[in-house]
Amino acid sequence: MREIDIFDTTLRDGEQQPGLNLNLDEKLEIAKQLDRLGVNIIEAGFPASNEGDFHSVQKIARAVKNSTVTGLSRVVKKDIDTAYEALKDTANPRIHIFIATSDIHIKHKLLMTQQEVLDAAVEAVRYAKQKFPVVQFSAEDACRTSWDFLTKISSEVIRAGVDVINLPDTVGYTTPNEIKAMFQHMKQHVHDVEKIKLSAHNHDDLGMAVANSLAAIEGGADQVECTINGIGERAGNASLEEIAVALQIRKDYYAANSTLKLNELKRTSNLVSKLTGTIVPGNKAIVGANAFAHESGIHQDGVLKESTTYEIITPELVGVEKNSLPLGKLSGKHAFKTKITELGFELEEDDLKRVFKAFKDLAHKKKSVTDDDIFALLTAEKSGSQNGMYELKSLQVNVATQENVIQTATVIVRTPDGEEIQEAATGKGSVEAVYNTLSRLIGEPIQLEDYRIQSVTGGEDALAEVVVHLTYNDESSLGRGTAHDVLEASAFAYLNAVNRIISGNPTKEPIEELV
Ligand SMILES: CC(=O)SCCNC(=O)CCNC(=O)[C@H](O)C(C)(C)COP(=O)(O)OP(=O)(O)OC[C@H]1O[C@@H](n2cnc3c(N)ncnc32)[C@H](O)[C@@H]1OP(=O)(O)O
Ligand SMILES: CC(C)C(=O)C(=O)O
Ligand SMILES: [Mg+2]
Repeated sequence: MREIDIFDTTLRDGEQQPGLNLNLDEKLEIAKQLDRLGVNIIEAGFPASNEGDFHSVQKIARAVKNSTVTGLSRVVKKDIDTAYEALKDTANPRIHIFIATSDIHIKHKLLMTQQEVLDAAVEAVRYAKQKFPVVQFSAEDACRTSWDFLTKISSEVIRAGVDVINLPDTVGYTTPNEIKAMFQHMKQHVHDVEKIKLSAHNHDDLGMAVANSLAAIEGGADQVECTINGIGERAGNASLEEIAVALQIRKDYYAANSTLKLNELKRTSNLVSKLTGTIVPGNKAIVGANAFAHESGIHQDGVLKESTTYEIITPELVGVEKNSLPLGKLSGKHAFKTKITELGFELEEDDLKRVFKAFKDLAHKKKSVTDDDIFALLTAEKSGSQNGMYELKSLQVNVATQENVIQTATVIVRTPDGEEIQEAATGKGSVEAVYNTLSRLIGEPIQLEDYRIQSVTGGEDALAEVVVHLTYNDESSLGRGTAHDVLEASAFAYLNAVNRIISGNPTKEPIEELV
């Protein structure tokens, strides 16, 4: 099994993400976490680029215990000297020197010739080697560089003493087959290539950064450069967590692995997301909120029976506590039953069917059904609002917003005799209109003593829970109703209280205990 070095560049290339700006303390916090994660190399910044980078690289170099710390440098003596000042206090310093090698960059950006680029690279490596035990050279835009020139410059910098050669896909242009072939070519044709390590550094412009990194490993790369959550310039860099977990899960295929503590991945991702203000999409592999969530019934059933049916990665492997089976409109009875058992309820088969139907109705109206929603449905079921002698069949309310305009409610209920009756009444407010109509339908004086409402969960699609206290036939009771709609919940609560009295089972707890 080959051991692949993980070179993290979250603090250098990651920080090149437009709009991203980490302060010194934040960089230090991330560096310590990267050290804990066990990355082999931390690229802490570009010391010559500005004073802030110099100080943060220096501080990180002094603080980090296990990882190698490196800093970026152009093929310029001043850059190399500055990098040395920043890195000299770390146990195992490395300098990372780069210059572009593609014709496009040489001609249009550097305004140099190939020979000048070659000479500058060799001279810089030679100079750096006098100061640093490990020198890495990057041929920027390697994947758009002719293989002949890439082979030539690589052989020359090896002769000058380089230890690691990085072949970046700077603009995210290459494909897995191409990059694999490029690494194989370099392994075969670069002089003394066996004395050094080859590295891959891929960008995600065409969404292939991770696939290209893995293909480079297949082609012979010994090191991959990547960032946490894939942050970085433009579309970002290859995502560290995706590469590391792909190697672990498919080590049978790659015959290679990293030495990272994978169970630190989730924490590292959270920290970088928080400190950089870059939100991780829910569907992001490994660290997205949905990476271990199963919502559709067939998947939930499979996972409940045997998690490997739909999970190739255990959540614990990457530091996620456990998988989740969120309930939604596509969920099935197996997962629903598991959830209600978790919530401490036991239901007979008939009751289960009825509550499951109520849950499905709710799930079609609400984006996500939370544990609190399920609890509310179950406690509504227990409180008998659906089993009562009066049952709400339909409710329609005309609401007007102008002052002095009364509201009208039209209600159909099924009576204890099984008859469906309809009535309409008005009120100063819509709840009062509903209650006046219900009172007429039931046909007895009913006194509303108290009315409370709260939302079960947050958000605009939250369930409403209404608790009422009313007196009917000289008996008083509390009643509770839960529904997506406030007026429907109000009607349920009212009928629930009446039903409790009719069935000789009034509830007299203080209303606060029910709210
Ligand atoms: C692929 C990558 O990610 S490379 C790293 C990119 N990161 C950054 O650029 C962030 C930090 N950069 C900076 O702070 C600044 O660009 C600095 C301090 C490095 C340079 O700033 P300035 O002197 O103002 O130059 P500016 O950025 O406008 O232009 C870059 C210059 O460096 C030259 N250059 C580019 N790469 C290299 C290199 N590897 N070695 C030597 N010179 C280089 C360019 O040709 C240009 O030279 P010119 O001024 O003679 O035309
Ligand atoms: C400096 C180099 C390694 C780089 O970031 C790139 O080419 O993308
Ligand atoms: Mg880059």
